[in-house]
Amino acid sequence: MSMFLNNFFQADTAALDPIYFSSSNGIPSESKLATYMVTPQSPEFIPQLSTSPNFYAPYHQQTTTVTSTVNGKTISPNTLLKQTASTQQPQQQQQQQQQQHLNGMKTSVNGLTSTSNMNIAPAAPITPLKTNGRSSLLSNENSPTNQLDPQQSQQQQQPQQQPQQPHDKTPPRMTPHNSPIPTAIPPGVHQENVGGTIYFYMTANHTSGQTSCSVVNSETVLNHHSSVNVVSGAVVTNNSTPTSMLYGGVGGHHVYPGPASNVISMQPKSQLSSAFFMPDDMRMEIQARNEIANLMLEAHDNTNPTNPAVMEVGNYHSLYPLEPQTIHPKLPCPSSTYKATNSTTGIKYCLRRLHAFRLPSLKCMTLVDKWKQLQHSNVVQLREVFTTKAFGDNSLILIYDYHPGSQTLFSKYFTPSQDSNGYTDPFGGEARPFSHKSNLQRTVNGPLLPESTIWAIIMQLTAGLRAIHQAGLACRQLDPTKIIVTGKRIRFSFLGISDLVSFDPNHANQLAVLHMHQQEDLTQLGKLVLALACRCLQSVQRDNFQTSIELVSRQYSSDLRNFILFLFNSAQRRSVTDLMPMIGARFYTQLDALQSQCDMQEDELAKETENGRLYRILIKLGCINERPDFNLDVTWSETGDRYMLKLFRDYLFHSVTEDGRPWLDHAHIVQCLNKLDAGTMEKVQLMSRDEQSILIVTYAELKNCLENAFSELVAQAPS
Ligand SMILES: Nc1ncnc2c1ncn2[C@@H]1O[C@H](COP(=O)(O)OP(=O)(O)OP(=O)(O)O)[C@@H](O)[C@H]1O
Repeated sequence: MSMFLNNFFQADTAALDPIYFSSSNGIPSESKLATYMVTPQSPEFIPQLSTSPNFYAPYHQQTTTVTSTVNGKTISPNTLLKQTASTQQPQQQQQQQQQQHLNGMKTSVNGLTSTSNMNIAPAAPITPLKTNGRSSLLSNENSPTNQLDPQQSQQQQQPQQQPQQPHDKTPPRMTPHNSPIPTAIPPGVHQENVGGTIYFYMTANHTSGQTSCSVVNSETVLNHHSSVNVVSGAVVTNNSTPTSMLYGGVGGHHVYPGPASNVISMQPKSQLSSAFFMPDDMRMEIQARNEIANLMLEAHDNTNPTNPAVMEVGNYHSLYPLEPQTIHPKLPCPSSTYKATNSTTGIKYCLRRLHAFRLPSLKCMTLVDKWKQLQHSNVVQLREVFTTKAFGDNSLILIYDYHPGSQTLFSKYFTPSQDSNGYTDPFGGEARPFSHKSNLQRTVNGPLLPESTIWAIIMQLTAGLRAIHQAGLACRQLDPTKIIVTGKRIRFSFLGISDLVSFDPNHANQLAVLHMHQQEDLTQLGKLVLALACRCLQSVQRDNFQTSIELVSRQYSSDLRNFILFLFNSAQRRSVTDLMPMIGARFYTQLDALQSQCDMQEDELAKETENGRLYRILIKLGCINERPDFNLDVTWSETGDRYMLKLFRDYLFHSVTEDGRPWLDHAHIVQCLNKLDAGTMEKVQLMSRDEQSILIVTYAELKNCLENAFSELVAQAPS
């Protein structure tokens, strides 16, 4: 993570580097969207030496290795710069071969005009790294101080020309550890503080007629990109000439900035992986739900038309039973529940079948329409109702939203846990084990629930019930087998079924019936809360009622007791809105918990957004790299623009340490992919596998290659 941050900061400081300043024509001096093929005979690839001893040491060693491999002798960078044309002659052939590889690239510049380039724009700092056992060079950002002060730079270079220790095994670094914060304003840069926000402007003689500034809150970044840059609402003046894109500026938009301070305390112990991925428990929960949602029956018997795995029910297929067939006491017919997939959209739904059931009257379809329109986070939405003969009878099918991994309130709180075999754990609950209080707090279904849990359920149930009643409907089946729990969410499920099975078209006053049902809902809610508080369904029976209320008085607050008593008082007319004041300030606690959860999930989403974006780039690279042939061209993925991508892929994934061990650094991969995606003007040095050539390319050029090559594939792909 610290590496990640270091790199990130250094990317910002690089923004002050004159290497990125435009030349007078508005194009970065070393880019002009050209690809520089630099062979050992064209020594322009030699970068300005870094001033960091740690940084320099391996670089120098590595540079020497590269040059000596080719020329058979050790040549200092200066010597290499002075190489004459005569030394280039014998190697022309090699160069031509390489040129064939690069066939199709936009420009290959050998013997580039480079003395001046070197002065104006010292190549990006380079640390050595090997690719596939061969040496390669990694580009990095120089510290601004180094590059902006030539004198200082020269002085600091002196010690670097000391001979390299032969056994120096300094591990390769992605970036030099320079100070991440620029300590001096570069010459030619004007600084202005407006209301606490610092703006940097290029003065006339440095901008060559261009002005550009950007401000990234407290982090100030000189930015010379023409079209983007609004960070945190900061004022940005863009200039019209495209110059360079800086990682700190443009690329910075793409980088997950780390967790927000308000969510750090909510996250589990921070691990390195948490910088890139969601917490384990969250991932496992999502994966478990996905796994459940993807469950399929094996279609052993394809010929059996009633085999749910192969049958089609209306527009739904791949039925998967969610429970064994049951006969619900309140329903006049057996019913079964399946997960089913919509044939048109592929979306999964919960399919409820009422066996051999005929609609009493088509008038009840008005109620169905009302239910279909009811949308609430504590209600499982009804989507569709139809009849079918697919099961060999006249079944009524109700299609609801599917919430994978749900269980009913009944199975969660009112059944002995499977492993307990009826034995109640004396250590369960809040009281001291085996104490008198503990005995009182235990039930056959587990320990009594904490009061906060009961209120959390109450708030969700009352929220759903309020929506139902306000829609002019009544729940009519407020029992724990018809309420589902998904994670912490409570939802009313299978709504509307009672309306259909007990619909009486001849009833004169439907409104009075509705009011009666709504009152009944409130009584049922009281019973459910009492049962939850006692963790026992029998507690609501008339004979047990008094004992149950006493238990509630002993174990819970008077608020909860009064809430239950209010709902049981059927003598008075009650309304669901009366319940809100009884919940009181607990509502705020619940709201706070929910909002905190949202904050955390949003932060995880921010991470995953970046992962998704990087994944898409990897897909593009993967489709291009090593492609056996394209348009009958077997060398397609090895030539032209694609050759650069191949070398970039090596640089990205196959780097090795000096002693040949794989160098695996997640931050390196993420950072490089981000730069590629942003198309920054930072340079990267790629080495051919035969170590004979080095390409200096900008990420912008690589991005261009990637887009072009991928577009070629897309153009030829069947639509
Ligand atoms: N919308 C839904 N999405 C996902 N699962 C659901 C949904 N509705 C119900 N379930 C699950 O389906 C299973 C079966 O529900 P169902 O109500 O049929 O069970 P039941 O207790 O056997 O009731 P009944 O006696 O009425 O059949 C339960 O585990 C429940 O959690």
